[in-house]
Amino acid sequence: MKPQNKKKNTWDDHLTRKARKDNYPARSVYKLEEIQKKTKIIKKGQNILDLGSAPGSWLLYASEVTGNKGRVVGIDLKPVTIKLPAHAQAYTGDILSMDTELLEKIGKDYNLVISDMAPDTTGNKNVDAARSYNLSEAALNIAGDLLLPGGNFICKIFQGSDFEQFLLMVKTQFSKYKIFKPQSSRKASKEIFIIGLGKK
Ligand SMILES: C[S@@+](CC[C@H](N)C(=O)[O-])C[C@H]1O[C@@H](n2cnc3c(N)ncnc32)[C@H](O)[C@@H]1O
Repeated sequence: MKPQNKKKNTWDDHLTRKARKDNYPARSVYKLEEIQKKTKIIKKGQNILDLGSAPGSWLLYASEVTGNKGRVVGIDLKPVTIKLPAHAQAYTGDILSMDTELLEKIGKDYNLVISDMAPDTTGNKNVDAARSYNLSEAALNIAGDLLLPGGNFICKIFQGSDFEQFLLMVKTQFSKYKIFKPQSSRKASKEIFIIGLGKK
């Protein structure tokens, strides 16, 4: 094994072990925690929609920050099997083709929409970035429909040729935006987080 890989794996293992110790099902929780520490975007009592929520670490973390006066709703192709507090619900569904029944269950008037959605990766950077762009665009459309005016948006995207186009769309819908690369992202990963603040 090359020394660089060994270093990367040690860091990954550390975060995976830490997640297990902290009772989260995935290390991705530390990305949202970093965003939260920097921006304080999640507030007590908020309604939050979490797109691509399985295995459930963002859902659990967000529901801890909102407390039980808030409501946190997750959607994913896969079921979330961890135990969630009563004010958090997870639904199974495809963001790219949500039916009326699912839309009725999730409701509207959200303060924050968060998306950590990721496509199945192929190893081809262009294909993976294009699939990630499709998911991010769908997340932005959902945010446009379901956020309250002034609401906020956090969205993961793999940087590719459509990245600037996505930024432009976020700028159109939100008063301000930030770009964030968490320390806890795998260094080789093309993922980056766009934060839209203040839905117009
Ligand atoms: C990185 S994981 C999310 C991890 C989650 N934030 C957590 O902390 O536990 C990405 C998720 O996006 C979901 N996903 C991908 N495409 C989707 C789609 N079209 N609709 C719903 N979920 C999707 C995948 O099933 C996967 O569970």
